[in-house]
Amino acid sequence: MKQIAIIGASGYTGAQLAQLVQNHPHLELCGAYVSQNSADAGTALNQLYPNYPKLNHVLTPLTQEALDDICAKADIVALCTAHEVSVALAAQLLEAGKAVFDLSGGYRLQAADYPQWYGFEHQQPALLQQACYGLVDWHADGIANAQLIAVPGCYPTASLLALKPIAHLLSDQLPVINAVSGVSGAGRKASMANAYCEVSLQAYGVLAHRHQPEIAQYLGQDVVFTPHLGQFKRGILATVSVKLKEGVQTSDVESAFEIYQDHGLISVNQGQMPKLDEVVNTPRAHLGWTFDQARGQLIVSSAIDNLLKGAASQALQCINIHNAWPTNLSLDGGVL
Ligand SMILES: NC(=O)C1=CN([C@@H]2O[C@H](COP(=O)(O)OP(=O)(O)OC[C@H]3O[C@@H](n4cnc5c(N)ncnc54)[C@H](OP(=O)(O)O)[C@@H]3O)[C@@H](O)[C@H]2O)C=CC1
Ligand SMILES: CC(=O)N[C@@H](CCC(=O)OP(=O)(O)O)C(=O)O
Repeated sequence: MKQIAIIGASGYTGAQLAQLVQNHPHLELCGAYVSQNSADAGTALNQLYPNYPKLNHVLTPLTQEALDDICAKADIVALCTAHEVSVALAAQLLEAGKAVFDLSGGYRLQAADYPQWYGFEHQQPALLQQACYGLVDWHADGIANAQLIAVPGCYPTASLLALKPIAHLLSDQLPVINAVSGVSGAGRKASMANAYCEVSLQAYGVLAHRHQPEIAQYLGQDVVFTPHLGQFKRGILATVSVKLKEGVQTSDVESAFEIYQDHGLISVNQGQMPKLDEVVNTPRAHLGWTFDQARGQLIVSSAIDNLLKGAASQALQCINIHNAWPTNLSLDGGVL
């Protein structure tokens, strides 16, 4: 058994990951942590989340003593914390020899990008060079070998799964991504923007969202990205419009998406667009595409659960790969 500690365990991604760990044959949750002054310290996870009744772990404040305890006990640490918190914690945990899986955006971009897109100077530029981007369906070799895995953002996961197979077929027109997320994407803490009576269906972060440079960096070309907040709890639907190079045939697009044929948790359908209900509460990604060959216009729609393939189940796939276990171990049984 490998011991895993989860920091930020009371949040939506942390609790979801704790629940996945509970069902994993080779992982044991050795600690569930919150901030030093958290209102939830001392509460059991299953009191906060009665839908996970077996999670009787008590939330522990992350004091220096608790950090020392993690360093003594854990093999693996998952950071389900805000970006700047993750940047600092990852450095200390790597120093102690832990394998670190960071669900925040703290280790996904270049150091020079952080002031503009995240509003802070990155304090660990050398570690950024060592981090592997944990897009499991594309970076398995890097994930196996790195000690620091930057688990991708939810919108970038949905968008990159749609775009990477066809990257070599794109014309010089920018891909346009329109994506809608459920409100859990914003995390558990209350805010006016996420209050029940305030949420409708609205674009936000227009031409200014930090996931635009993330998608562009790992696609290898610029994109136009517009996120929307929708009036539902979970799931992301990203619909991508691209113009392909002259002469590209429907069969070229078919061949490109065959890359996922052995990936188990990814389905690709020509002419049938996915809907969120197919993937919510599952670790799956469903893609659908339609190509107008005469105009070179391709539409790809990509659906995931933001807390699973967009966060916790992709993190678990990274942990599986890193430990040389089957990528989808304990995830391929269907609805979670
Ligand atoms: N929600 C989503 O769909 C996705 C989120 N992410 C990223 O994952 C990370 C977590 O997101 P999410 O679960 O939604 O966030 P939440 O706001 O739901 O949870 C954050 C967690 O971090 C804890 N925390 C806050 N400050 C500290 C600290 N200084 N030390 C230790 N623990 C702390 C919080 O508890 P407390 O405040 O009580 O201490 C809580 O447990 C974020 O970086 C987010 O951007 C990535 C992909 C998808
Ligand atoms: C609906 C909503 O607010 N979604 C979040 C994205 C959550 C996510 O993917 O988190 P990372 O910051 O780790 O990339 C947002 O737009 O900020």
